[in-house]
Amino acid sequence: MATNYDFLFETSFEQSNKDAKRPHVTLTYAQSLDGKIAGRHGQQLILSGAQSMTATHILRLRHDAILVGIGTVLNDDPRLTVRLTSDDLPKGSGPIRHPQPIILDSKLRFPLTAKLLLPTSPTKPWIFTSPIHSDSQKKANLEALGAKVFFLDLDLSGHISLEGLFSTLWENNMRSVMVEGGASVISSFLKSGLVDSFLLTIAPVFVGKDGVSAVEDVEAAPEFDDISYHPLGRDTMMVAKPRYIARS
Ligand SMILES: NC(=O)C1=CN([C@@H]2O[C@H](COP(=O)(O)OP(=O)(O)OC[C@H]3O[C@@H](n4cnc5c(N)ncnc54)[C@H](O)[C@@H]3O)[C@@H](O)[C@H]2O)C=CC1
Ligand SMILES: Nc1nc(O)c(N)c(N[C@@H]2O[C@H](COP(=O)(O)O)[C@@H](O)[C@H]2O)n1
Repeated sequence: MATNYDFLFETSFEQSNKDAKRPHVTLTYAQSLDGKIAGRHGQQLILSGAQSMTATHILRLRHDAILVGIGTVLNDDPRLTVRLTSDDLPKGSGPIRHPQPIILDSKLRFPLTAKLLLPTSPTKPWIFTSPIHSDSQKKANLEALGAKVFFLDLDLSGHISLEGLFSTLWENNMRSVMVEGGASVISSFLKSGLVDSFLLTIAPVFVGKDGVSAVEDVEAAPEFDDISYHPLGRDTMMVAKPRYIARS
C-alpha cells in the first residue's frame, strides 16, 4: 500500500494569530521508543525509516526556515535541504524550494568547513550569535562563504533569546520555522511556550540508557490537543497542538 502523506499537505503551518508578528513554529524530531534522539556521546542515529524521512523532507518543503542548534551542526554536519522526488509530491506542485537554514550558535563556533557552507549548498545559513562572544574575523570568514551572522541578546540561561530571534525572522519575511533539534534546542522550545505545531516521529527501536534523551526536563512541557497518529512504514508520526498550562 502506498504511504499517504496527505496530512502533511493538509496541515496549516501559518501563524493563526496575525497580531503575533512572529513565525509559526513547528517542533519536529525523530525519537526511539525510549525517548532517545541520538546514541552514546551524541552519535548520530538514523531512526527514521524511508517513509518518515520523506515526511521530514515534506515538512522542510512546507516551511520558510529550518532551525537547529550548533551542537547538531558540530555533531551531524547536516545539509538541511529538501530531497524529494516528484512521486512524493501532489501533482502540479511547483519547483522544490529549500528552507532557509537558521543556526543558534551562542559562541560563534560554526565550522568554516561545514557542508552548509559548501558552494553546492543551495541556501547558506543564517547564524544567530551573541555580541558578547563575537569574533569579527570569524564573522567575516563566515560571511565570505555566504553565511549571514546576526547578533542577538542572550537570555538568563546564556542562550540566544527566542523572542529576539522571532522578531528578526519576522522582519526578514520568515513566516514559518521548522525546529529540528537537537536536545538542548528541543527543550528550550518546549519550555518557551512558543511552539504552534508538534510532529514527532516514533521509531520502533530502543537505544538504551547511554543515548541522548530528547527532553531531560519535562517540568515546563506542554499538554497536547488535536492529536492524530499517522503510520509511515514501520514508524508512526504523532501530530498535535501544544497547550501551555498557566503556572503560578
Ligand atoms: N533524532 C533527531 O531528530 C535529531 C537528533 N539530533 C541529535 O541531537 C544532538 C545534538 O544536541 P545538542 O548537543 O543538545 O545540541 P543542539 O543542536 O541542541 O545545540 C545546542 C547549542 O545551541 C546553542 N543555543 C543557542 N541558543 C539556544 C537556545 N535558545 N536553546 C538551546 N540551545 C541554544 C547553545 O550553544 C547550545 O549549546 C546530536 O547528537 C544530534 O545527532 C539533532 C537533531 C534532530
Ligand atoms: N527526521 C529525522 N530522522 C532521523 O532519524 C534523524 N537522525 C534526523 N536528524 C536530523 O536531520 C539532520 C540531517 O539532515 P540532512 O540529511 O543532512 O539534510 C540532522 O542533523 C538532524 O537535524 N531527522
